Amino acid sequence: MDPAAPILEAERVSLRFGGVRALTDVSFAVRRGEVFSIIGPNGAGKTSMVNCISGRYRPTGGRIRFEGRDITRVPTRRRAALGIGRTFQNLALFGHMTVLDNIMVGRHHLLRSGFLRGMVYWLGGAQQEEIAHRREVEEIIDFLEIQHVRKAIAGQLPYGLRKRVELARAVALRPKLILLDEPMAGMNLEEKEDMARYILDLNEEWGMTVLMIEHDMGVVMDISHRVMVLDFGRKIAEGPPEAVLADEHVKRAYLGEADEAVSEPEEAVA
Ligand SMILES: Nc1ncnc2c1ncn2[C@@H]1O[C@H](COP(=O)(O)OP(=O)(O)OP(=O)(O)O)[C@@H](O)[C@H]1O
Repeated sequence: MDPAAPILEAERVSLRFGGVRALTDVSFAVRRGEVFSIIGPNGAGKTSMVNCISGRYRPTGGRIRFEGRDITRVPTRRRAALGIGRTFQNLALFGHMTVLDNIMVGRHHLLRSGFLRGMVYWLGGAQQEEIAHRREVEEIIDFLEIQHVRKAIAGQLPYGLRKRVELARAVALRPKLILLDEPMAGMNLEEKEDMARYILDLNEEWGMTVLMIEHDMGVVMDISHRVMVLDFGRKIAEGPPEAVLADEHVKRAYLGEADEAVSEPEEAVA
């Protein structure tokens, strides 16, 4: 495999929901080892793009390639097994389960032991596997500094910690590419700084390529190697963060959003 080849390529990806064009002919490539962010005003198509990559949505046009292989029609589960992990904009933890169990679920597909192997569990092999599996889960728990809540019920934790547990679950899959949908949303400054550090460590020390959607521009500027900007489902800019923010087209897209915010107050969230 050519190490310089992009890990992920989107080629003219389009997605429609009835009359709504969520994405129109979006092409980009993520290089192996980079932190690549997708930004853009609300409704620009960012989550739709990530959902097309994770397999949750099937594009109505275009192709997606992962490590050179066309995955456009590959089901979500297979994509996870190929090495694509994700977190969600709205937390998707099993609220009634412990932190530890949530992370174990993340590793489930990596366990070679199926049902039959489970029946002969005590004969040896699978037990060794389970021990190795647990060791790795503990490593992730240490890395994300959630030892103190490992036995806690996930749904009862404060929001910032739940976001960290969700990241742990995605990391447990040992993905080559991790998709993070607004990892900083709803966090205070200190929690954001911690999360930014975890993402950088995942990238630099654990070797994961990161594709992130994030609204916090400070974070995007700080930790992204490259940024792509979507507006009304189309790509309007791509490049290093400073160059993208200086782009007139991008400034207009964000100013338009600010104008709307002045004239249309945000709906109250229930
Ligand atoms: N499941 C769906 N059914 C119908 N329309 C959808 C669906 N998902 C997204 N859309 C529409 O597609 C467009 C892009 O939405 P998307 O959620 O991808 O934007 P976004 O950039 O992630 O927005 P935000 O920053 O607000 O999360 C919007 O017009 C949205 O209403």
